[in-house]
Amino acid sequence: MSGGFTIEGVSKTFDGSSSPVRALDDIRLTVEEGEFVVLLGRSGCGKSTLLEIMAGLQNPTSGTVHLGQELITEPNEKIGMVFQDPSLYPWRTVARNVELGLELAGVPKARRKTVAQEHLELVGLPDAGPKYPRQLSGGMRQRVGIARALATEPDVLLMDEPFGAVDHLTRLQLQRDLLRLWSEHKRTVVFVTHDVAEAIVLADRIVLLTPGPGRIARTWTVDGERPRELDSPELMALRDEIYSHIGGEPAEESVQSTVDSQVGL
Ligand SMILES: Nc1ncnc2c1ncn2[C@@H]1O[C@H](COP(=O)(O)OP(=O)(O)OP(=O)(O)O)[C@@H](O)[C@H]1O
Repeated sequence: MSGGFTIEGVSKTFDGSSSPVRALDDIRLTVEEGEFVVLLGRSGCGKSTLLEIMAGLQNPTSGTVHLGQELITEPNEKIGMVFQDPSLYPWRTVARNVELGLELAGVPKARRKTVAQEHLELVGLPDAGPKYPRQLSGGMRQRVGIARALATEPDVLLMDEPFGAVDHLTRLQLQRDLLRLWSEHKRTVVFVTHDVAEAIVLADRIVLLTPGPGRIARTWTVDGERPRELDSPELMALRDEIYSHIGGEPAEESVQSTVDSQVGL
């Protein structure tokens, strides 16, 4: 295994159309190997920017990211990425979409097929291989995106609002599935969401970012076995505390998802 992340003094300023945008300011964070960390915050607080810097897809204006001893400045095979839109190639079968990273890594065809099938089984889609993406539901496509990211066996999975575009019941199912995969394989996961309930259900540790410029406002360690009961007194108190730090009223969809999650879990 490659060790955890060490993020030291990471700042990022974009050239905005009228004035510079300070997306991140002096982010300092360590993520332990095997830890499940959720980056939580409202739109525009720099969550995606931070995740992309951790993935080596963007470089910081200043500061450094290390995975173990390795300085991250470009994409790395030890790091897998899952986005909100899985961006599957419509002309390739599901299996051949999952094989993509293996192809780039030069893995022979027979081995690619075996590994793709194993990973489709892992995400609960054993029969999807010969199908095309258009034949799958949004939730199934997102599972394929996860299978594709896991197929190259990265040590770390970086996930940017991966369940943001699926319906609510599917989202709850995908959360449960992700926790199962994580507990079986114990990869390091850094997961971006703006949904407080999702953060509480998933995280070992929640890192709250606030905007203007993006900074770490607070972190919380979440105790308790999974699956978690969101209506337990401890987790209700944590939810209220997080909202008090986010400031203002919870966004409509967050309230709804919290309620749904309480019902669903
Ligand atoms: N390429 C870019 N050029 C200019 N500004 C950018 C660029 N990418 C991000 N920003 C700005 O940086 C800030 C942080 O953006 P980022 O997408 O990281 O936030 P976020 O918390 O992930 O938001 P969301 O939840 O809406 O995806 C925002 O003000 C955004 O407009």
